[in-house]
Amino acid sequence: MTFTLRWGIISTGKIAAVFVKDLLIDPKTCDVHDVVHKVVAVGSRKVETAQEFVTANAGGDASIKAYGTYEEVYADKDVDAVYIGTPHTYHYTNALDAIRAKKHVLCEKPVTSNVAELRALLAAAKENGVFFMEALWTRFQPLPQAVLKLLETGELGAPVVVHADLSGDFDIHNIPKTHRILDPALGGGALLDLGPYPLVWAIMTLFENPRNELTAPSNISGSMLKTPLTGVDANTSFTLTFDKIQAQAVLSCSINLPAAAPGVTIRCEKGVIRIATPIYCSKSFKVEYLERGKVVREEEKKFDYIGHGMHWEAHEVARCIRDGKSESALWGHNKSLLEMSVFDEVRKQGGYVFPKGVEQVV
Ligand SMILES: NC(=O)C1=CN([C@@H]2O[C@H](COP(=O)(O)OP(=O)(O)OC[C@H]3O[C@@H](n4cnc5c(N)ncnc54)[C@H](OP(=O)(O)O)[C@@H]3O)[C@@H](O)[C@H]2O)C=CC1
Ligand SMILES: O=C1OC[C@@H](O)[C@H](O)[C@H]1O
Repeated sequence: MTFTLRWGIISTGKIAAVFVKDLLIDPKTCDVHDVVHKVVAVGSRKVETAQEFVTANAGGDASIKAYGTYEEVYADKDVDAVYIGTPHTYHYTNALDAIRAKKHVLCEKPVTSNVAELRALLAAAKENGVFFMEALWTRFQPLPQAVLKLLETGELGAPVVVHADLSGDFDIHNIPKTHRILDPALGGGALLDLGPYPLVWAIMTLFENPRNELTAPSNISGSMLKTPLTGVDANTSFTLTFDKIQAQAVLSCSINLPAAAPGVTIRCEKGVIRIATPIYCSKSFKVEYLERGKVVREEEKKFDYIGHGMHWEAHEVARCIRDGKSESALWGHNKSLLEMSVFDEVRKQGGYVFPKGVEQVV
């Protein structure tokens, strides 16, 4: 039996368009036969924008309802799950509204502005009996699964240091200060927008390492370089120390530089894995096998699929909802909580305070 998940889409921005296009790809192209997706409603702050979005991204499918408010999507009885693609600082309110309407929720990264907001959302999701997941799409793609499998074999020994960077040149001197990447009221800056990706690699390889037994990092250390343009962090570096497994992650993100290459380097006792950019949906990695510090063998693995790569997370959402789960085993609430706690701590050390009124729960 194939399970159909009926989606309502909140907002019509860049990533919502990518997500919808991925939803509409026939899952069979990725050898997925147990779930399919249907977009039934799109909500925007303007009905014309919602209609234009359906025309541009869903071939003008007349069965998709275009709404001029988000509330109409939450209230639509045909919608099972809501995808939230608004700027970071709106995630909490949008997700809470959807949850209170008893809709399952997939919410873009970073899931909230701070960990207190996330805790409140998780309590609401529990109270209303709905599934909730942060859209950390990288966790569900084939390449990270293969890297984790390789680490599990033990062939490379234990991971000791993980370096990961995600940067992007947003041309910050020439974009409006109200752009979401620069505006502190929208949670602008490198950490919240790009930081989830170096962090997800640290979480996958170290936090999830079976020997770590899901132990939180023993130390989090962060430093921020803020742009005088608006005061948000243009460059942030942060390290996580995992005492229990004697390993560290050295992470960075910037909004005024291209991404570092390779994007992720996983340095293990007996080898090194280098993940090609972009680290959020990488398509290849190289492995060097070492003996007494010397490279004795090298190999490269390549991956390909139709679509941008967001369909893997959508399949996970569909399966979890079909099976009556409240969270995903791969990117569960504990990992989003860890992520937001790390970001809170790095912002604290970096002196990045959101303008008054941005954080709905503190
Ligand atoms: N997973 C991924 O790869 C990516 C995830 N993201 C995440 O998705 C979110 C959105 O990013 P992106 O799509 O680039 O952003 P955009 O600015 O392109 O889109 C955001 C949309 O949110 C709605 N919106 C509601 N309130 C506001 C407001 N006050 N200001 C601006 N827009 C508002 C608008 O839709 P409408 O007018 O229809 O209401 C707008 O189009 C971010 O949290 C980001 O971190 C972003 C890029 C990639
Ligand atoms: O999630 C993201 O990944 C790609 C980036 O360009 C984007 O700004 C970010 O939100």
